[in-house]
Amino acid sequence: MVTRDAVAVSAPGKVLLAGGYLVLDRAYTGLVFGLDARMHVVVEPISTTNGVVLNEIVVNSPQFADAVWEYGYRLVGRGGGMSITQLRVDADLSLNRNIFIETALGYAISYIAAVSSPQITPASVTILADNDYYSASQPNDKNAPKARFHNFGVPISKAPKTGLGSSAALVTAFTAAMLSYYLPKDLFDLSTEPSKRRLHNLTQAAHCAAQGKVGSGFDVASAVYGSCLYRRFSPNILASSADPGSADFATALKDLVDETSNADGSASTWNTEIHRDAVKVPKGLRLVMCDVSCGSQTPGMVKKVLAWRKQNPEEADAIWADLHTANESLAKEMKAMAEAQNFGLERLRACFTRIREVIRLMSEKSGVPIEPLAQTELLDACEKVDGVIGGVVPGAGGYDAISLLIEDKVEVIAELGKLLAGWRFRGEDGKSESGGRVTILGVREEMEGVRAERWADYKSLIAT
Ligand SMILES: Nc1ncnc2c1ncn2[C@@H]1O[C@H](COP(=O)(O)OP(=O)(O)O)[C@@H](O)[C@H]1O
Ligand SMILES: C[C@@](O)(CCOP(=O)(O)OP(=O)(O)O)CC(=O)O
Repeated sequence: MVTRDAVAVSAPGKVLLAGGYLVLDRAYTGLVFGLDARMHVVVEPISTTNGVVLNEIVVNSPQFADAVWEYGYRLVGRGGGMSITQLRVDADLSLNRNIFIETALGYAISYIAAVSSPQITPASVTILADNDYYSASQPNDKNAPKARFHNFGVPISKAPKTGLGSSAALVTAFTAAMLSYYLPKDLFDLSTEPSKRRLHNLTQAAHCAAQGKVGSGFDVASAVYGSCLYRRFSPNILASSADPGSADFATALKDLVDETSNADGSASTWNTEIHRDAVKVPKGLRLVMCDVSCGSQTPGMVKKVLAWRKQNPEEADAIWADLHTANESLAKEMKAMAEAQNFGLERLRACFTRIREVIRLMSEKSGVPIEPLAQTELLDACEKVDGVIGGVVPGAGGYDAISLLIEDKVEVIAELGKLLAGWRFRGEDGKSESGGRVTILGVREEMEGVRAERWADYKSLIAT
């Protein structure tokens, strides 16, 4: 049997600092930063007893309870690719599915089989998530040493997320690890741009299928490419949605990912734009993320905002145009400052002020709490702290996190810590009892996207 070398890959989390909602429309861009909270995926061969070959891929996320998923796979005819079946440990137990892993696996091995027909040998996959993806990730005892990968001891669904894009980083690192493990280097090499592009296309397709919706894809884009100014792909690229194993699935997937022509002669060229050079952080500054453990989440914000925009096109277009100008000014100002090494912080401050003004107008007009009053109070208080340049509600906004651009000094973090230690966040009903605490996450911007890691660095962390 073919023997393969173990591989390890990591991909960063994200924050959409500017461009929430707008980035759903190709006419606008999003300013997205990768974050240094990464998802790590390690793939190793399963040692089988002599002669016994199990067609099995076992995925394990050892920081969580009940987080082992075993899959059988088989190649199906008619271009269907690899059909995968989750194996039950016990026929009476209900399946504990992980849709993101299941979908990423089906897409990755179907694509692998379509491009090179290698033998898909049994493998063991381990997922390790940097602690900041989940709230309350540190041991209660402040003096206790922090584990590199904290053991949460609960199922993933019970670990509150901090919103750093765990699924996009996971699907990206998982897909990259699978392609690196099974494909020869001349067909897939993570350090090259053509391979990154194929990884991006395949991951967007798998992530959208797992989510059951086509979002803007900024999270997958930053997991692959790192911080960038992002213009989305046309959503119709992912319009057809077949399942792995169904007729022609793998043939169509290969055409989609490799951008070769389809059976009907049409080519599916991805029109995603990734401008890495447009994003820079001036020396001496950094991003900070604060997690609002509020509990309340306003569902359907995207739907509501888009419905309002559809009904009020003129008013919305004016707001979208103003916000776009403000967002692009922030990106330009940061880049200009980074390149000139010039610290005209007032201009940067003005960019944040303008973005927030237009977001509040968008909130008021659409009736959707994108920057709700409780976040306005929090951001205003943070912006008064010496060394804080400005802040925003990132992504879709709401009662979630806030992002701040600050001077990269311990004193500034300490002052923010003091402010937030006593802060009681008011919940959606305006009462502090329904709100929660605000904590500074230990993450900052990360320019680099997906990357190959040294397997040896994880070896001792993985139980065999
Ligand atoms: N450490 C992990 N191990 C395995 N699966 C994970 C892990 N973290 C996240 N996931 C998968 O991603 C899903 C969360 O995705 P989603 O709700 O889109 O949140 P996010 O906004 O963080 O991406 C989980 O239900 C699980 O399927
Ligand atoms: C509204 C959006 O433009 C941005 C949402 O950004 P968030 O960072 O809030 O997203 P989630 O991680 O999915 O919760 C939707 C999109 O671009 O897909």
